[in-house]
Amino acid sequence: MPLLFAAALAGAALALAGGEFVARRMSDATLETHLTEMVARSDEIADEAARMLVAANTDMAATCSELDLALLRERIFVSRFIRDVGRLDGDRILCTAAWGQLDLPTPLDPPDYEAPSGARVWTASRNPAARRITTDMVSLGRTIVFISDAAYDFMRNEGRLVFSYARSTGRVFRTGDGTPTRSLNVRPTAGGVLLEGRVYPAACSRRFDICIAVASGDRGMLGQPMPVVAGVGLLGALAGAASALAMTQWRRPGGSIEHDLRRALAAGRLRLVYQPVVRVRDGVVVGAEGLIRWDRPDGGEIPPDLFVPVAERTGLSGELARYVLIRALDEMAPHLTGPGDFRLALNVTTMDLLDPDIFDLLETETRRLGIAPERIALEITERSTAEYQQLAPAVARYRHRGYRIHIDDFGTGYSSLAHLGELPVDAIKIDRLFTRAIGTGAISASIVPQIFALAGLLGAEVIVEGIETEAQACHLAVEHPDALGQGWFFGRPVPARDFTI
Ligand SMILES: Nc1nc2c(ncn2[C@@H]2O[C@@H]3COP(=O)(O)O[C@H]4[C@@H](O)[C@H](n5cnc6c(=O)[nH]c(N)nc65)O[C@@H]4COP(=O)(O)O[C@H]3[C@H]2O)c(=O)[nH]1
Repeated sequence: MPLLFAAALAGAALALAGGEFVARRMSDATLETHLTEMVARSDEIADEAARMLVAANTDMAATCSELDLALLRERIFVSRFIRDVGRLDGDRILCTAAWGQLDLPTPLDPPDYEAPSGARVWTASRNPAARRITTDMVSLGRTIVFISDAAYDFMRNEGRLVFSYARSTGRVFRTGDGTPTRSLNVRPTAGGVLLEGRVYPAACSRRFDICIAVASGDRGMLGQPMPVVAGVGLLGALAGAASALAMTQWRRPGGSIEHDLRRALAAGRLRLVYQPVVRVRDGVVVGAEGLIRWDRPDGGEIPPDLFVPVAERTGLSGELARYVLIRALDEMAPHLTGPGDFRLALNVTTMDLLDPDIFDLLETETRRLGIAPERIALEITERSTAEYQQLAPAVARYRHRGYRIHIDDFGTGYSSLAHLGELPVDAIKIDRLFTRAIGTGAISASIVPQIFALAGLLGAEVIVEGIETEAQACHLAVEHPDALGQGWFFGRPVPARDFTI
């Protein structure tokens, strides 16, 4: 209890001190420039959405026909901020470029905001066609666009509150820290806008009904209205107490996923499974991807999507990567040293790739086992390539030694195309989001062939992920005979002992 109390006090003090520091950080002049820059960025996003809506509304192809979907795919392929575009029948989504024709028209919730132009806006909503993705959506007429969540990174990395709102209604659209905005409204006042008793300097777009406001430093945190100071202090106290609780929990055996993961790694309880990678035209197995598995004592599995991010957050990523490297190379050595050029792909995080110890370990292990570096591929997600300047030297070092670098989940990030040329890679893996759309639209004119064309220019192979049906496999075999593929249709991930070539 005393620990909790002390942590809460320390948290409150830290939050207030931090608030004071951040609040005083910027002078009015820099603040104004900064606001103008943020408005310009928000304009770019709105502009791209508006242009895409207007252009897509004038497409002549029948709604959701093959040609229509193909044209929509071309549009998202060249856009910076739009992740997907779809067709509506009233309040229901019929099809989208990424998902093709939906099995059932998907209803939309009532919009958060309707612009005078007739555009309707949904902020930070679950994408109705792919609920794991959070997105802003804007519709006009029969078209709806889905904005990449990463487009708003500029509001997030501020260290102080930034939010956007509609000039006409004062309705808050989005906050940089993810605070729910449903009931937030601002009122114009001298020096900016008033939100919950506090004045925020703001700047508005000249073209769209959008303004951006940001917490300024002019009055300092302790000069703010009492409820705000008390709120920040209370939040800090809660955060302090929560951290103390979390630390207690962490120390309690079996108390946290991080603790359990650490123990499972130390005890060698994680295992690997291998999914075949095949040449699509004849189904010949050319390699495998190693995927980590963590079994629960009750027989279930903890999905890697859950514990890999925990490993990354808690500094266990390197340990996990070392574990995977040692075990996977050892288990697959018979295939990797045999005739032919069977290859093994392993997932690594950006941190792992930048860690020289991982490089050294890979060198030691491949030498020990007699595996040629060309047989090993490291896969990094497309999203991480946004840090390409930092990654480039490490990627070059691996490739120079002969190891292969693959870009995973291609199509789900947002920096992709611009940076690909600057980060040479050996293969691009098309995310299964796009594979699902294969055969549902006019694929000959869609995004998939364009990725192939781009890969051809860059001299990279293409691996298509998530092939589940014969139709998808046949389509690829005909259209892209050199493609490599991976998916349940060709084979589920299995332990090394059950893996056959
Ligand atoms: N619906 C569908 N899914 C298919 C199909 N074929 C394969 N999959 C699944 O798709 C995922 C492909 O791996 P990923 O994109 O690298 O995505 C991986 C990867 O990002 C991460 N991960 C897995 N193993 C490791 C690892 O050893 N280290 C690191 N850092 N991350 C890993 O966790 C993610 C999820 O892994 P898994 O759950 O094993 O999920 C795997 C695989 O089981 C298909 O036809 N249909």
